[in-house]
Amino acid sequence: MLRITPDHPHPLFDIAATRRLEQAATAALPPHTLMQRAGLATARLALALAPHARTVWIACGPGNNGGDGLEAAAHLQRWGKQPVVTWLGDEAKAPADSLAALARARQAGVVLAAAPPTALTRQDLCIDALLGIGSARAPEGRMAEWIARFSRGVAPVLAVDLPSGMNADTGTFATNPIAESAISIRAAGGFHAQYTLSLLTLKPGLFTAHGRDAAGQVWFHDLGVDSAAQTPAAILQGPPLDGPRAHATHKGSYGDVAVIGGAPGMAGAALLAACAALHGGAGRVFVALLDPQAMPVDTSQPELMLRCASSLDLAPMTAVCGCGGGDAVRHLLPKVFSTAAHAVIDADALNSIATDTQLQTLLRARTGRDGSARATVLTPHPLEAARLLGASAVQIQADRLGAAQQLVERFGCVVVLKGSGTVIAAPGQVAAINPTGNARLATAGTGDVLAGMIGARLAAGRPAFQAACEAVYQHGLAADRWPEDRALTAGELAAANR
Ligand SMILES: NC(=O)C1=CN([C@@H]2O[C@H](COP(=O)(O)OP(=O)(O)OC[C@H]3O[C@@H](n4cnc5c(N)ncnc54)[C@H](O)[C@@H]3O)[C@@H](O)[C@H]2O)[C@@H](O)CC1
Ligand SMILES: [K+]
Repeated sequence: MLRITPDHPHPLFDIAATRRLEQAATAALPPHTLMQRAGLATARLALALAPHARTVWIACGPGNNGGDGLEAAAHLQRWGKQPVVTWLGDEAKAPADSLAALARARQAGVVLAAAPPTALTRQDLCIDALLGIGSARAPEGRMAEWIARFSRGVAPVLAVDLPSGMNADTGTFATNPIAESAISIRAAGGFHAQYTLSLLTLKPGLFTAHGRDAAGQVWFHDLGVDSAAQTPAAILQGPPLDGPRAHATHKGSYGDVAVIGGAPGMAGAALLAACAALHGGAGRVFVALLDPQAMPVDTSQPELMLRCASSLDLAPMTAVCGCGGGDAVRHLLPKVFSTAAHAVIDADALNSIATDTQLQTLLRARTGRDGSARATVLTPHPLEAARLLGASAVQIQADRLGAAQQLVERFGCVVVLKGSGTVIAAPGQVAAINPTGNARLATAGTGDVLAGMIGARLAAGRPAFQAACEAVYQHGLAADRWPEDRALTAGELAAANR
C-alpha cells in the first residue's frame, strides 16, 4: 500500500482500462480474490488511520464497492472493532463477489444495522463503500442522506476506491457535474473525504477538477495486479529530473525570452512573466510593453531589457505572449506565430485566437506534429479554453482531460489547462496531471508567472511538453512550500521560482 505524494510519477487508468484489468485478473485468480484483497487493504488502512476509533461506521452500497466494505467489516470485526455496517444492497440482486463478502462478514459476526450510528467522534471513522467506479447517477434517498452525514459529521471519512458519486475519469459529481464552485464541493453533489484508498488502479479523477478536494489524502493498493498491459489515460507527474547547470555555460546557453504584453494599465502582468523568466534561468529577457506611455526601464528589475515590439528579432527567441496584452496584442500575433522559435501563448493572446480564424490557421501552421519544432505552448484557464473550443467553462471542467486533448487536436500545440489538477497535453503524448499547487495560487498574476517559467525552460532548449510539465510542477511546489504566515503574491512567487 502506497501513500501518494508528488514525489513520484504514477500512471492513471480510466474506468474502461480498470475494468479490463479487473476482468483479466478475476479470470486468472480464484473466485472473490480481488475483493478479499481490497477488503483486507481497506481494513488495514482503517485501523492505521483511526487506531483509537470506538466506532467504525461502514456505509456499503449495492454493488462491489459495497462488497469491499463488507470484506473490510469482516476483518475489523475479527480484530475486535465491532463495526456498524449499513448495507443498501438486495440479496436477490447483489453481484456474486458482494454476496460472498456479505456471507463472510456474517460468518465473522457482523450484524447489519438498520441505521447509521448517531454519535461519532473525531477519533471514530466512517468508511464510504457506497459507490466506486460503477457510479451511474446522482445518489438519492438513503444513499444521499448517508453522504450528507459524512459531510455533517466530525469523524473522518475513508473513501473506498473513490469518494462515492465521483466520476473516476473526470473528478466531477453526478448531481451537478458542472458546478463551477471551487469553494463548495457540496454544491457539486460531492463531499470531502479525508482519505481515499484507490484500488487496483489510480484513477485520473482523483487528481483533477473536484477530485483533489473530494479525495483528501490518496492511498493506493494494486491488489497484486500488474497494470502494464493497459495504456494509462494520464500520468500523475513526478518532480523534474533536471540536474545542476553545467559549469561551462554562459547566458547564451540559456536562450532569450521576449515577453510581449502589458497594454495600458496592465504592464504588471508582462513584468511578472518577465521576472519569472529571469528567475527561471533565461539567459536574457526582453520585454515589449504594449503601452505607448510605458517606462523605458524597470528600475526594480534592471536586468530586463525593455524594447519596442517591432524592433525585436523573434527568430532566435522564445516569445511569451499575451500577459496583460489586452486587444493590443492581436496585431502582433501574426509576427509571433510566423517568426518566434518557441512561443508561450497566454491570456489575451488566447482570447484573440479564439475569435480570429486567420490567427488559428497561422497558429496551426507553426507547430510540427512532434510538438518540438517551433514549439508552442498554450496556457488557458478553463474560461479561455472554453472560448477556444466554442464551449462553456462548465463543459471544460466536466472533462478536463478530454478538453485538453481537444485543444491539442485543434491547434497541434502543447496545452496547459490550468486549474485544480492542471492538465498538460501534447500531440502524441500521454497527458500529465500535475500533483502540486493549492488554492493560494488563485490570486492575480500567478498565471503570468507560470507563462514566464515555461518560457525560460523553452528558451533553455527543453522539449515543449517537458518544459510545460516541469514549470507547472515547480510553480505548484513553490506554493505548497510557501510559509503559512506569509501572503503569496505573484511578484514574490516569480522571484522565488527556479
Ligand atoms: N469485482 C471485483 O472483484 C472488484 C471490485 N472492486 C470494487 O468494486 C467497485 C466497482 O463495483 P461495481 O461495478 O459493482 O460498481 P459500484 O459498486 O461502484 O456501483 C454499482 C452499483 O451501484 C448502483 N448505482 C450506481 N449509481 C447509483 C446511485 N447513484 N444510487 C444508487 N445506486 C447506484 C448500480 O446500479 C450498481 O448496483 C470498484 O470501484 C471497487 O471498489 C474492487 O474490489 C476490485 C475487485
Ligand atoms: K466509495
